[in-house]
Order: sequence, then structure tokens, then C-alpha cells
Amino acid sequence: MANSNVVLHVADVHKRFGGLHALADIDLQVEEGKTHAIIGPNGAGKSTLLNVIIGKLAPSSGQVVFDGAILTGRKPYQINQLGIARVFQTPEIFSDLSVMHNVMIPAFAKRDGTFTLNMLRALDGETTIREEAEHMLEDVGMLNRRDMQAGSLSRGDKRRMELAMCLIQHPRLLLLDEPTAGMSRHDTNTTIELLKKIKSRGMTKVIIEHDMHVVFSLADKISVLAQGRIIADGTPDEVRGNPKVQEAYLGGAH
Ligand SMILES: Nc1ncnc2c1ncn2[C@@H]1O[C@H](COP(=O)(O)OP(=O)(O)OP(=O)(O)O)[C@@H](O)[C@H]1O
Repeated sequence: MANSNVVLHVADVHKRFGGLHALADIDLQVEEGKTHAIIGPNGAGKSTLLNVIIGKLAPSSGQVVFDGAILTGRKPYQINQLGIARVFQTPEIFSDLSVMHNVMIPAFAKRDGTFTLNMLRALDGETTIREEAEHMLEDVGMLNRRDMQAGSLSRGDKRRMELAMCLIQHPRLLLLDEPTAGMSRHDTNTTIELLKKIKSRGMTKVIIEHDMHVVFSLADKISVLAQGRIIADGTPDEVRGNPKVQEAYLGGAH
């Protein structure tokens, strides 16, 4: 690896769906503690790339290395155990359970290696995890909703709760798939502030996002995908000024 601070390296990855070359020659290096945004027009290959990183899709060739460990060939839960957590576009939550229990379950599962619903009763006796869950909910501004049924939360609150569910696992790398999709401007700005706060704790983040306000507020580095290839890579200023990006993606807009 060229840079010793690189914690995630997507090396020469290709992904084909039949005749479609969805990812070609992808070389992506994410540095420790940085926020790295992946942007690009619809169909550029962003979700495919994220799914290759988390082990949901196998690359046709190439590999993904995280902190020296080859991820390629591992199952999503094994990749999660290595310290990679993902916030989904559509939150994956237990709708019938309380907000508090939703946040406690990932910590419980991480500690014990497994979690089944009939272990729910044990959750109430878990003071350490309970305290930590309260702390996480406070962090995402949702402590006052701790006893609400998760299914009844607004979309923005569900996403914030899911973020707390990720943070309680203390991941080294957090992958965010359009974290502000469908949010009001107010909720988007709250989420930006929250993600900035997480950044100040040194967690590495990879973020896929369509909203340029979010991207330019948060990203240290940006990789631009178009038709399955990285056409530009650099700081927000470098990417903003790159004519290829303006042509392919930003349409000349600043
Ligand atoms: N499972 C699949 N089978 C066949 N083709 C697929 C599959 N998944 C994605 N594709 C195709 O691969 C290309 C890249 O899709 P992908 O969803 O990764 O793009 P994206 O950049 O995330 O787009 P968007 O911004 O619209 O979410 C598209 O042409 C898409 O139709």
C-alpha cells in the first residue's frame, strides 16, 4: 500500500453483472480517521461498491483489504465482527421493540457473538449495556424517545436510532449509505452536525450521498464514480475544480 495510513483498500476491483461492467479498475484508498465520500450519478456503481466492501456481493476480480485483513470471501457478519458497521438506506430495525432495546441488541450480540429474541428478557438485567445505550441515544439526541416503539418513529429518527445501533458496536469503519435520504433540511443539518461530532472522535467513515451540501460539509476526500470507474479522486476543492467531474456529474455547477 502506498500510504501507511490507509485502513481500507479496494484493490483493482471489477464487478460484472452478465454483460454489464458495473465496477471497473476500482482502486480506492481510505485513510484512517477520515471521512471519504463516494459520489456519482445514478447507476454509477456506488451501491455495488459498498456491497462489495461489506461482503454482500463478491467482486468478479480484485480484493478488499481492511487493516491488513482480506475481506473478500468473508461473510457480511464476519466483516462486521472485524469492526465495520453500515447504516442502510432503509433502516433495519426491530419495529415492535422499544428504541432502547433496539440499541442494546447490537451491543449484546457483539459481546455474546449471537442474539435471539428469547434472550430479550436478559436485556433488562444488562446494566452496563443499558447505560451505554443511554449514552448513545443521548449522543444522537434521542434519549427522550427511549421507551417509544421503534416502528412508530419518524423516518429521520429511525435513521438516527440506527446510527446509535452502529455506534454502540464501536466500529472502526462506519459505512453510510445516503444517511440523509428523504430527510427534511432541518433533519439533514442535524445529521451533518452529528456526523461531524463522530468525526471528531476519529472514526473512519465512507459515505455515499447524493446531497452535495452533505458531501461538501463532511468529506475530507471524495471519489467520483461514473459508469463504474473512478474518474476523479481528491479533496473537495480538487474534485470541485476538476473539469471531468463537472462534465460527468456536477454539470458545470459549483
Ligand atoms: N444485482 C444486479 N444485477 C444486475 N445489474 C445490477 C445489479 N445491481 C446493480 N446493477 C446495475 O449496476 C449498475 C450500477 O448500479 P448501482 O446501484 O451500484 O449504482 P448507484 O451508483 O448506486 O446508483 P443510484 O445512485 O441510483 O443508487 C446499474 O447499471 C445497475 O442497473
